[in-house]
Amino acid sequence: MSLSLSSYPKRFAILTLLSATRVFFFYKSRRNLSKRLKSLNPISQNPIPKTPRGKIFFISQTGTSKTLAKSLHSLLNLNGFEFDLVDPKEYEPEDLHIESFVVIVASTWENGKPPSNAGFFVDWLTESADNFRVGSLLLSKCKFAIFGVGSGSYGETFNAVGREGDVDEGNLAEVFGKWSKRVVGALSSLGENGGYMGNGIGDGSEDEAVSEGDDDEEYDDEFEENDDESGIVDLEDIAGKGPSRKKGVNDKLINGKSNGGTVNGEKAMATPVIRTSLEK
Ligand SMILES: Cc1cc2nc3c(=O)[nH]c(=O)nc-3n(C[C@H](O)[C@H](O)[C@H](O)COP(=O)(O)O)c2cc1C
Repeated sequence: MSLSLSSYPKRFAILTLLSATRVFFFYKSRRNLSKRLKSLNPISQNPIPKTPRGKIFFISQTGTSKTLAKSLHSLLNLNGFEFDLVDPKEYEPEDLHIESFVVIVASTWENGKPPSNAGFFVDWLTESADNFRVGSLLLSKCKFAIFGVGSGSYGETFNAVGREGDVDEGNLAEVFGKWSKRVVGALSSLGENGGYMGNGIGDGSEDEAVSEGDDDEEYDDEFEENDDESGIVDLEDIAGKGPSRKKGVNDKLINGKSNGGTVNGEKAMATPVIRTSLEK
């Protein structure tokens, strides 16, 4: 026995056999592990194949909200929902009326104001929303969800831009992760109800995971929908008449004079939009 094992060819053959067996079992265990990990994530197993594109805006000064928005972007794409990650400073708010799905991840900055990358965007929204004729129809075709990032230590201005996350609690990623899953769930149920497929506009049925302006419901259901059908102002008419970053569009007439895109030396916000609505 010892004679035969000590011969080099036989030793070599046994070692080779042992190595091959080890490689085989290692390969099998890796495959089992990856199968188990996949089964732990049922959402990503069945991605919904067809979705209209939505927009995720990040309103961020030092990158926290941007990082969260990026992770949500990956999660939504992984689950088959096509969204663009958008810096609001690169976006013309007058185009909001054509969006079907908007997610905003927004930090609050000094004195309860939004970070500078969204100054124009937020002012535009605020002024338009404050106008009783424009406000209710501004996002009438759009489902939207907002996650706010702020610090409780700022008291009254805590999360003035949007609610939900408190950096002081030390669990921002966890809170955002849970909220993100609820967004995926809301989108999935819209898809199941036929409200998300095709043109991406919900049919307004009660089955949809959307609410209609009730403050309490807004944070139960991730996607808010403005369903006001009163039709006082046609946003199709307003589009292109408001302030714009697109070349030439900002040069509007205010009180009959060209403003060069500014009012009193400052960039015009929603004033022309509101003016248009009031003149109708
Ligand atoms: C100068 C400064 C002012 C802030 N003001 C507020 C505030 O008024 N309300 C609030 O909720 N959080 C406030 N915060 C906290 C920020 O919202 C928090 O740090 C957040 O993570 C920043 O997100 P960002 O990196 O996306 O800009 C402030 C932070 C700084 C540094």
